[in-house]
Amino acid sequence: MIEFRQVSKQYGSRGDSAGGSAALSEVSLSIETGELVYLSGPSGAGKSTLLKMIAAMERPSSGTISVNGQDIGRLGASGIPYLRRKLGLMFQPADLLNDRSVLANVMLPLLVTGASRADADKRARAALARVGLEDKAPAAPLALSGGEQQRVAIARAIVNRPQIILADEPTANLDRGTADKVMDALRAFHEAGVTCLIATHDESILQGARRVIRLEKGRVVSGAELSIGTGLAGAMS
Ligand SMILES: Nc1ncnc2c1ncn2[C@@H]1O[C@H](COP(=O)(O)OP(=O)(O)OP(=O)(O)O)[C@@H](O)[C@H]1O
Repeated sequence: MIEFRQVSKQYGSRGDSAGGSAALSEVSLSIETGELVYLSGPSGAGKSTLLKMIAAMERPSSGTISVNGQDIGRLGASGIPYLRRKLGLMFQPADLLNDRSVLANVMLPLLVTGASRADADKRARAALARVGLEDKAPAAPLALSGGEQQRVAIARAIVNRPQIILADEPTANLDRGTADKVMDALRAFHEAGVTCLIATHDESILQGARRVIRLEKGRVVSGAELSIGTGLAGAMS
């Protein structure tokens, strides 16, 4: 479960609200384990800021954020890798390392957390298979289409079997058919019990969505309340 209580974020200040406008203002919301939730709102509304705070890439200026009961505002430097191991992050569209193969990109999160090369190789190939790209393992990322690169980014985000996927504009710059494939891959993880929080401007994705949290100028204007009956029990561990 992800919970924000009265969270505000002011860039460039240390909790004092005197200077600049707030990127987020008193945001309170709960996301149940296993939910698929979209974040929408105009450019600058605070969507990326909200996602980054869940990953402790940005700290709240005030308020508290908890992930599975853990107050992440209180995490010390040693607790952050432990938090990130629960998370699959897709922050910039296709920020893949172009001097390495697709397989090497997907192996990376495993190698940095101490997996053996053989184990990382096996699990990275399995993750690529889940997004339908096992045959692209030896390719260079730049030899792939935009949608394929996004699916490699999904494989990299899920290779550690995260409990929560945070995706910022995963379909940006993709045509409709390719965007649909990327979304199908993300929905499949939701169906397997992974909590998914996806920021998007894509109205066609939002139309069919069960729960959308709308932000405007740093405030939640709708969707903060828990939707009834959407939580899937038993997140992947
Ligand atoms: N590192 C930063 N330093 C200062 N201000 C920032 C920083 N990152 C974001 N902001 C400001 O915080 C506000 C919210 O930005 P954020 O990127 O969270 O919005 P967004 O809804 O994700 O926008 P977009 O849809 O354009 O990606 C904006 O006013 C932005 O200019």
